[in-house]
Amino acid sequence: MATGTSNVLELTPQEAHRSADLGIELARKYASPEDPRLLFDLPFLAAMLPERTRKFLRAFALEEEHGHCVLRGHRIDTGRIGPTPEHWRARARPAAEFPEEILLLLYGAVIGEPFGWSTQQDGRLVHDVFPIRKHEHEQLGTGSSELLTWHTEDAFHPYRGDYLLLSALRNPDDVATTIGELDLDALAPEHVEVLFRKRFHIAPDESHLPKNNSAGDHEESARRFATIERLINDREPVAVLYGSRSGPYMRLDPYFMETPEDDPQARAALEAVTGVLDRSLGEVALRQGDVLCVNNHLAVHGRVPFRARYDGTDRWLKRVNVTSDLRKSREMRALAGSRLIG
Ligand SMILES: NC(=[NH2+])NCCC[C@H](N)C(=O)O
Ligand SMILES: O=C(O)CCC(=O)C(=O)O
Ligand SMILES: [Fe+2]
Repeated sequence: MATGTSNVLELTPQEAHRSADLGIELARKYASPEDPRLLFDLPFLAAMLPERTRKFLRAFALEEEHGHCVLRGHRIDTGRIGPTPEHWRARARPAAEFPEEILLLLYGAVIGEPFGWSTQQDGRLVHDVFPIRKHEHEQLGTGSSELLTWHTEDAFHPYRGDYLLLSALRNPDDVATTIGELDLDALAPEHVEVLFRKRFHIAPDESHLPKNNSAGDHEESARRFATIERLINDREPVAVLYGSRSGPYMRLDPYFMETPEDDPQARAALEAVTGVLDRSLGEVALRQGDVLCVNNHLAVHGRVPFRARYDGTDRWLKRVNVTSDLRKSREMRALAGSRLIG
């Protein structure tokens, strides 16, 4: 991808067919998205993706010219995937949409390593994002009636993903995902200076709380959530901007952020960067068959409010977190080969 290249790749009908067939073929050979054989084989299997797809994703990851990109035109077999479920819990697995989940994992393997959280959706590697009735008013991907305020995915966590993949299985009302990227020139230098310092607190969002996961083994789940609780209680202040001074990375989720009472500069800087991102915020309404890839350092994202249907025709996305480096989270993974943090 040379400089100035578009961040949208429209699959040709042939590419779309090949990708869909690959997903279906692989879904027969593996047991689930967490099948250790599948995870081992991912990079070899990803080599079977259309060449343009692989090159587009790899350029997106390596060149960092864009904060997000979209691969458009995947074939979704609406009949096969069936109605949008009411909840991710207690569904038969592998699910009917296992081929689409595999495709998303393959994309993850082109740009890094897919991983999950033991504290999110019961440790699944591919998350469901559809409206859940009980979450209607919550600040969760599974909410609906409230604006999902923009955020860095899992901003509170030192081992948050480098990329976020979202695949639209359906989106009949064109409900938009919001995306914001930083215009550094719009920030005063003194604010930039403060934002590069560790003077900000970010609390875990609710998606990691026990109430939003199944009650499993008591001791085991207590241990896992204790880690999250530690992150709430012994909060280490963090920097909002990091990396290059001329093109910084960002880490923020203002809804869950605080600045120390005795640090008005930090508060002013956070307000300034929040305002700059608010003004930059754009909308991307994923169409059925779109896959969105967000660079979790360069872009923040959220979702506009919408009215859920709860009749099996609701908006339905699949979500995968991707890291460039599994090793950095080793202290929080049970085994070297485990892809679950927490
Ligand atoms: N500002 C926010 N609402 N942050 C939380 C984002 C939602 C969270 N990532 C989820 O999985 O549901
Ligand atoms: O629904 C969307 O478009 C985005 C959801 C999201 O940000 C999330 O689940 O973390
Ligand atoms: Fe998100």
